[in-house]
Amino acid sequence: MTDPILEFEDVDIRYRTEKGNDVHAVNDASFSINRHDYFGLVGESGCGKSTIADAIVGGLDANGEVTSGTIRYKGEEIQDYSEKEFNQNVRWKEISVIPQSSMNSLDPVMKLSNQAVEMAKYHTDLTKTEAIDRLRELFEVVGLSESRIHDYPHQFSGGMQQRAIIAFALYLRPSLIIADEPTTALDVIMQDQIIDYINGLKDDWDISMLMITHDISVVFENCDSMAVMHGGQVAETGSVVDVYDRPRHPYAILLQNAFPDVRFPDRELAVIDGHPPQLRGEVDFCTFADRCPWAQPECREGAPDAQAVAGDDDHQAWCVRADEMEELAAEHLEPKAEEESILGGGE
Ligand SMILES: Nc1ncnc2c1ncn2[C@@H]1O[C@H](COP(=O)(O)OP(=O)(O)OP(=O)(O)O)[C@@H](O)[C@H]1O
Repeated sequence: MTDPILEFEDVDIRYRTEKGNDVHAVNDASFSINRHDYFGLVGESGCGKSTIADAIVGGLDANGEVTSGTIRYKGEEIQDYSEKEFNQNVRWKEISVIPQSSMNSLDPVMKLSNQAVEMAKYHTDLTKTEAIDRLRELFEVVGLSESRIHDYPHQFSGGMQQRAIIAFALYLRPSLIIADEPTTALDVIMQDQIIDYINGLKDDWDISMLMITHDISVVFENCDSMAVMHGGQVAETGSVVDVYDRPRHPYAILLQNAFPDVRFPDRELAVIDGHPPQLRGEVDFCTFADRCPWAQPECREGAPDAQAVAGDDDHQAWCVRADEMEELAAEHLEPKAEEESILGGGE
């Protein structure tokens, strides 16, 4: 039985612009994250991932707005919450964010211990000593020496700062953590370490995770379920097993061949030709149509509806040809069957 912690239902998000040529950044997006699940949101730059993350915590830019649809957190509609309601009821306490870079989220002129005390003062009844002790415990969780809790952020390397951010993200014991490209600013070794820390939390903490990335293999290796986005639309959603073994949206199919896969070290990485469209004005077409090898005229005559893949409502593809894709894309889908799976978290 599904037990959603966060539900996106037919959500549209717009950014107003001075010229009146609004950016329709997210269009009719639907997906749902179950309690205790790690959920991956994947897609290329500009497809709307951060906009979705910002909307969840009420952090859209001033010109951004959820113009229709519903965002439910633990069953409660939050899309129309005021700034005050988000601060009191949602941010940090319920949902915390690990941002792309720690630069903007740690106060550079305040010791980390004092930042913890401030956070505790605003949100909890902890004494100063208890507040610092809690940070000490969390430093241990993320592999930082507790002797560093009185340091300033600039005394830490990038990877250490990112781990400190994870400690702060856990500080108020939230139910959902949003990790928005949490390793982009780090070198490859640090990236692996941070992903390992995030992944390790799953065993010890009762949390759900929304992991945002452009790298589909990160999602396959670390998540339970996922959504693939393209050009402001959700293309496909389902368990990682479903999307990995039976992708049915052309973009999800081609994306798998565009990233390195340990099963096929010699495989040439495919390039997905073309660019996503500018999202100005009404998006009443499939935004992948111009790049899709299997597009037909009807793909440009209306935004696609969700199709349940093989009758499974938990696996959906927003493609008018979803039920033909197994046949149409056979050459892209074929090699998997005989090889070992790279799935990590979802099994
Ligand atoms: N404040 C804004 N005003 C106008 N357009 C915006 C604003 N913020 C974002 N956009 C546009 O909205 C679209 C979605 O942007 P968003 O940052 O959500 O994408 P993304 O998938 O998170 O990209 P990235 O991976 O590069 O962070 C893009 O076309 C972007 O240019």
